[in-house]
Amino acid sequence: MLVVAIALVAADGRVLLAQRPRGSRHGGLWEFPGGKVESGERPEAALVREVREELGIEIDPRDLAPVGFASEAEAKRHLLLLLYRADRWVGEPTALVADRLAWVAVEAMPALAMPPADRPLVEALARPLDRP
Ligand SMILES: Nc1nc2c([nH]c(=O)n2[C@@H]2O[C@H](COP(=O)(O)OP(=O)(O)OP(=O)(O)O)[C@@H](O)[C@H]2O)c(=O)[nH]1
Repeated sequence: MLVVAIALVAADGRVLLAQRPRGSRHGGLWEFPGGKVESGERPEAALVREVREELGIEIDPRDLAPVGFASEAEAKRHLLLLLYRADRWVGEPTALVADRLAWVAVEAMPALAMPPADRPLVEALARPLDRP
């Protein structure tokens, strides 16, 4: 299963996380907005579609930069999760699907309940910020 996700980075460095609806798989956990890539779909096009559906914002695919990926064995399938980042978008993110949205400092993410695949991605996201 190929999943794409986005770290929307605000001017103050905080990143948008979405809380998965309770009752769904991983319900209540905080994750990067995104979703499954459909058959024959370009990953970047899937991400543009997902943020439109889930957040009501528009992103230019040229503003997507790769951060890293996670490869995680799940019970019945294997998850390959590609994380991109973007500093520019059009519109105000709205919780159209998620229970809640929150702008979170990367340093605060390790304390949040997130899916296991997200842990290495949070580290990858923090890495460039560590540099002086
Ligand atoms: N968008 C997103 N999905 C993630 C992240 N981490 C992670 O493990 N996932 C998993 O990747 C899949 C995302 O696909 P989706 O959001 O379209 O899944 P879904 O609601 O249809 O649920 P389903 O997998 O039970 O069909 C989910 O299984 C989700 O738990 C993340 O940071 N962002």
